[in-house]
Amino acid sequence: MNDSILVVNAGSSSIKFKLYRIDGADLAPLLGGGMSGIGGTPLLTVKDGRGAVLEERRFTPGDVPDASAAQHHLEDWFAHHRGAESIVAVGHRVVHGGPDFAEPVLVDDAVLRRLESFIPLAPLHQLGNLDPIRVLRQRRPDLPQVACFDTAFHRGHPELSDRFALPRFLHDEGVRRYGFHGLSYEYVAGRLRDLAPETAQGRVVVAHLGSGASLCALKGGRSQETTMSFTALDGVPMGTRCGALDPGVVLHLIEHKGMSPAEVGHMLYHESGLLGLSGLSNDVRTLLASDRPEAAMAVAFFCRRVAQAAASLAVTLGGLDAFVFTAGIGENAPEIRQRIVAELGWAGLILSNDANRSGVARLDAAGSRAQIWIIPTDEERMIARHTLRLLGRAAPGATA
Ligand SMILES: Nc1ncnc2c1ncn2[C@@H]1O[C@H](COP(=O)(O)OP(=O)(O)O)[C@@H](O)[C@H]1O
Ligand SMILES: CC(=O)OP(=O)(O)O
Ligand SMILES: [Mg+2]
Repeated sequence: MNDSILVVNAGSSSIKFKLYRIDGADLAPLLGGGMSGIGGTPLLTVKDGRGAVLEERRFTPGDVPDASAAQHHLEDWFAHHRGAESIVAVGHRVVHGGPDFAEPVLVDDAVLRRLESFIPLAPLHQLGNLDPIRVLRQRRPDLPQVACFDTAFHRGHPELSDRFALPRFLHDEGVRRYGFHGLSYEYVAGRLRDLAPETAQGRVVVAHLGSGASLCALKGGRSQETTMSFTALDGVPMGTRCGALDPGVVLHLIEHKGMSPAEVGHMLYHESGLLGLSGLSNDVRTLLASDRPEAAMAVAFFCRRVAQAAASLAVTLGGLDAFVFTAGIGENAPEIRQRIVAELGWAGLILSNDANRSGVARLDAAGSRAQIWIIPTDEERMIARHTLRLLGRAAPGATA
């Protein structure tokens, strides 16, 4: 049986996993799935490499109160099924690597303690990311575990991109623009290098539009600036997160509306964004299907802010050679792509409406001043590659 790498992408309400067989210079997906509805209506799903369902099991909420419990159930599943004994390492997505971690790292006790200190910086993600690492250290102490960070890809930023206009001591204490979705941007930058090497050397803005959303400016494939900053709240509006906000609003809510910091945090992370704007849903599909004016306004707001962010990042890059859409909305919502590119029409971007609706990768029409692409992201594969590399095994080629 071939060796395999397990990739775990854990959040507060779901754990996704993917198992890859190490196949020479290739990583072949063997199994994928996870536990959704943690703390709500938990559902364990496992599919094979072709997407056929192997397991679908519901649990009661009490059985799966948190990510640790979910990881125990996944481990139990692996223990009873073929394949688990061949796992040689586990790679984890960890959202926050703070100022220290510019690369993936093998987890030991000291690393784990350091990563725990970043929980307040990413309350929606970090705790859930670390729980499965603890469970696996307990159940399989000899298995190497690698933490791959959403922040690491942005650690080479020029200083101008990493600062807030706040007193200097705060930057030194770690209050800086870290940036997120780095595993996604790293994967997309690599794909663009494969698909269009010359373009990848140029000035590229990638829009990662999923349940969390951000944009990143790449020059020569390296991150120069990104819209999320100290936390995953900043930048463009998201499903339920507000995006950039006048800090005076936060002061107002606390000082004049008597809200506690925890209540404000809950509002900004869970009740804002598309959900807050529309009063209807955090899901772009629902908003596009609705005839309510609030839904249309939320969509228009989202597209305007994404286009504004792209323009702002083009300033950092000194121009724009290519614009790339990725993640759930970016890959699957032609209407959103069309509206964002229309907002950038003044900069000479022209979308081919046929290409936009036909599932091809290259979307710009003749005469467009910049290329336009869809590049599906694959954070899990990026994590698997990093994990192999840290194991000292032959790293599969960039296209693996
Ligand atoms: N066909 C579609 N049209 C519009 N939006 C879509 C479509 N499919 C998925 N989405 C959006 O993608 C989002 C999820 O993106 P994804 O990148 O999978 O997020 P995550 O992995 O962070 O949960 C959902 O909020 C949903 O609104
Ligand atoms: C960092 C972040 O926002 O991640 P996600 O998009 O998975 O919520
Ligand atoms: Mg995501």
